[in-house]
Amino acid sequence: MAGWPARELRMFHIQTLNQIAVCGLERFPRERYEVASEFSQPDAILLRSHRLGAEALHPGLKAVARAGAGVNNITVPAFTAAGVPVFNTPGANANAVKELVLAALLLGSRGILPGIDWVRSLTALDEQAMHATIEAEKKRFRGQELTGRTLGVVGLGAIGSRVAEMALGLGMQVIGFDPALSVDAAWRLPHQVRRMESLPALMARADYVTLHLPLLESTRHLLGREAFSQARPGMRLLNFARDGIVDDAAALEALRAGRLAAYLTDFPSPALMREPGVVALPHLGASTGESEENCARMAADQLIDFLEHGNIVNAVNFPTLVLERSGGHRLAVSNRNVPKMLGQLLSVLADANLNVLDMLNRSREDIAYNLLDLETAPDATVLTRLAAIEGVVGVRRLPPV
Ligand SMILES: NC(=O)C1=CN([C@@H]2O[C@H](COP(=O)(O)OP(=O)(O)OC[C@H]3O[C@@H](n4cnc5c(N)ncnc54)[C@H](O)[C@@H]3O)[C@@H](O)[C@H]2O)C=CC1
Ligand SMILES: O=C(O)CCC(=O)C(=O)O
Repeated sequence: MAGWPARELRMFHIQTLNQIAVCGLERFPRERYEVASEFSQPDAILLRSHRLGAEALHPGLKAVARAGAGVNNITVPAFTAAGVPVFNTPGANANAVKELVLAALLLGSRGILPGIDWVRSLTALDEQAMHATIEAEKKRFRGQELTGRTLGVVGLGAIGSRVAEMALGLGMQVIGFDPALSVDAAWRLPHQVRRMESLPALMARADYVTLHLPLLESTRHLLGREAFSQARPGMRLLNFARDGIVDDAAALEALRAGRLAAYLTDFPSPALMREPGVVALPHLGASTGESEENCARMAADQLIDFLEHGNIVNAVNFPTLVLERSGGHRLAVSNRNVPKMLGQLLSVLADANLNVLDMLNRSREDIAYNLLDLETAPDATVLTRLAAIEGVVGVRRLPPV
């Protein structure tokens, strides 16, 4: 590591902002990483549902990783503008959510919760009286079966596709709506799932609707008055995606009008939590040991690969880019996605007589990212000249291999 500036050889500091499963934290080799919740200027931040905004930015921050799927707790555009990738762990908690959706389908179909409450209230009865009362009264808790009913899945990504597969296994008909379905997600989808061309088409056909899409500005209140007016009377709605996707006021109206028979949600709100027909859980979708461990491991591995090699997999704001290390000295440069950037970068390297052994450049929306493997080490002047190019938002010299 001769010639490598001491400042850049120091340990990487990883700041955790939520409780992260230990098996994930143990992925960071102790000789190169320190992990703690107290760093003020970390190299990377690892979090779950903690709200993270631009105040976390500082010149040394290189990455943010969400051990989970949703990133609506993070002000992603602020990090993008500063050249900081925000990673998530798609699929790592999908099975946990799928299993809770199964529970919600059953809770929304059978008199399980009111039945349990009622049985608990029968304290004054002896065994014979209890038996007689139960047999006389159980009709109050009669439900319906899932087999043969239609489940509408909104969002057919990692969770939606698993939920669809599970519902098919229960003998349900499955229809789905996803206007931005990726090719990979389409491959994962069971062929029996009928794709709907619009949300109204899905609402009009489904007995149960389950939401598995991100909260974005475009999906805020997607399930509002208009969507409920298109629903089959007596529909059951499951929201294990995010608060904000469902307009709670509209859901309340739909419940009271009988259009919605039940609303099962992972996101309680004061307006809805005591309403008959509402089953609200405290954001338990991903709360299993297995899921927390999967997410923590995946987030840690992605951070390590980025911090040590500059590779990007599963960033929500940067392109995917992986370049095998072929020895040499690696630079990672992020820039605004505008013309003539690559030429300017290469020209600085050429002026410094630096031979490029290998390189890769990818862009995504407003940002572009480059990995450049050089035959000899770039010095601090080269880094300064690259950083000074108009449009460059980040320059990093990576640790040697
Ligand atoms: N309750 C919980 O604890 C958890 C909740 N989640 C939530 O579930 C969401 C989905 O998670 P994954 O399936 O892992 O993500 P994913 O990225 O694999 O799938 C999301 C799908 O939603 C689709 N989509 C985007 N906009 C849409 C729209 N307007 N209408 C229909 N579909 C649309 C996308 O094209 C994508 O296929 C997360 O964003 C998160 O908010 C995820 C994990 C745990
Ligand atoms: O970390 C958690 O428990 C929340 C999981 C979640 O909501 C997500 O992954 O989007």
